[in-house]
Amino acid sequence: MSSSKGDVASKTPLRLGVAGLGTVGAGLAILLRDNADIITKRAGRPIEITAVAARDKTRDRGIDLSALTWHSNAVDLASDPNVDVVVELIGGSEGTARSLVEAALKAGKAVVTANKALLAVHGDSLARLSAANNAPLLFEAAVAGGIPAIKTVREGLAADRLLSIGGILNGTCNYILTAMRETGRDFSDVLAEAQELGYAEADPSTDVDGIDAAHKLTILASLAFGQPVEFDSVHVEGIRCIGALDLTFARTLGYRIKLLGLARQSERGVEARVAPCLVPEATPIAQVDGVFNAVIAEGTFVGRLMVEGRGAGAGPTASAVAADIIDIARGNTVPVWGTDVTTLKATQSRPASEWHGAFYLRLSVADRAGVIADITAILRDCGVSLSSMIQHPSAKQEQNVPLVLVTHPTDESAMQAARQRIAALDVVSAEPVLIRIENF
Ligand SMILES: NC(=O)C1=CN([C@@H]2O[C@H](COP(=O)(O)OP(=O)(O)OC[C@H]3O[C@@H](n4cnc5c(N)ncnc54)[C@H](O)[C@@H]3O)[C@@H](O)[C@H]2O)C=CC1
Ligand SMILES: N[C@@H](CC=O)C(=O)O
Ligand code: NA
Repeated sequence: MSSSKGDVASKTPLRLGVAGLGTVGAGLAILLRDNADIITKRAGRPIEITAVAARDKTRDRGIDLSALTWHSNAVDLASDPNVDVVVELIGGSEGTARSLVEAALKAGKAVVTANKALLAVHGDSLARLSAANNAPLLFEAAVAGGIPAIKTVREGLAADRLLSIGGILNGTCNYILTAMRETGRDFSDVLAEAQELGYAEADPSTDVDGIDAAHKLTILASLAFGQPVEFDSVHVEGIRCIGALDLTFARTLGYRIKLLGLARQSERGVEARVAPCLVPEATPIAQVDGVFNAVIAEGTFVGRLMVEGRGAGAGPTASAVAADIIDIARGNTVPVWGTDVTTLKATQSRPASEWHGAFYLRLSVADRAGVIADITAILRDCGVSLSSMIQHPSAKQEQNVPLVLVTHPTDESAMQAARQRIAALDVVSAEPVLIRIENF
């Protein structure tokens, strides 16, 4: 006989200890309250927060949590006898977040976290700790916020051999690039708005310098290729170099600019890279705007697939955290990287300099005779073939004009050599902006 709603509601609750009551922590408390009926039904028992650790007890979080047990040291949640599951929502790869997660796993408690930095940097040792103590470690919210990205790769694609994984992995950067393109607003102005909306990390340079996307790519690649990928092996570029001019030129050329994370596997190892890219305007990934993320995977049997949704913010992220908690209540857990830890071995990484593709190069050059000849001579010497060129005298700044070159597919090493020699010309007045073109 199936249980009625009344039966499950009277079962022993699964008790949570939540560390960090910021955007995601407060969002989780509100979601657990507002959706308590469906969550209880789906989890088969009530889920309730019994203890918390946060810095400010008096802050208005949109929900009254004053009656709960408050720990001044978050690590104490790991030994609190009234806590079954530790939920870590502080952030950062070191300090309290790491100590708490390690202490909870050692105590045999299940852990749910949204912390991509922690998983990207210490994923291997945490997987071993989780296995040794038979304590599940779930982290759906760590990649692409509300998109079930981890589940898609680890469970949905468990049977396939994945060749590549990646996508738009940072909501803050996508929000900034979209707003700059649509409204012409300033970078710093839009970043402040993303911070207010709760999208950005505590230190937003983690977002705009590509590090957060690299954390997420490391996690996705580790899941996709079944072994932990070294975070330090990921090539990382952020979006600070992208100016309003690039967004305009990209549009003229039929592209949009997106911060992409991409990891590919070959016999020679895994190549993982985060960088702004031009993507053709008509492709699905070019249409993913604002705070939305998209994860793209390609497997030998499944082919290519893309999942899209909100990548940041209280609601979407809390939804992913709560889904992990329901999985724990259901007893539905899997090893951290989807395979037994005894099968894990270090991944060989391939340098990003082996990339091959087309490039966009924006220069600021003196408006005088012979400049283009000097530049094209360097490209010829480096074996880089030009596909098109745009010069915009109307965008003239003092004595300089922007000049955009688009190349045919070429080796990254050849393009980087050309860029360096062009940058050294005295007619080139600012650091060239070099953006890869990805054809999805
Ligand atoms: N905000 C978002 O959209 C998303 C965030 N995440 C991740 O979720 C985690 C939390 O992020 P947010 O809620 O946005 O950050 P937040 O900065 O809004 O909240 C973190 C909270 O932890 C508190 N805290 C710091 N040190 C503490 C300590 N030692 N003990 C107790 N509390 C402490 C802070 O006072 C703050 O209220 C991070 O790992 C972040 O990367 C993941 C996906 C999306
Ligand atoms: N700062 C992150 C939050 C979610 O992971 C982002 O902007 O994507
Ligand atoms: Na997710």
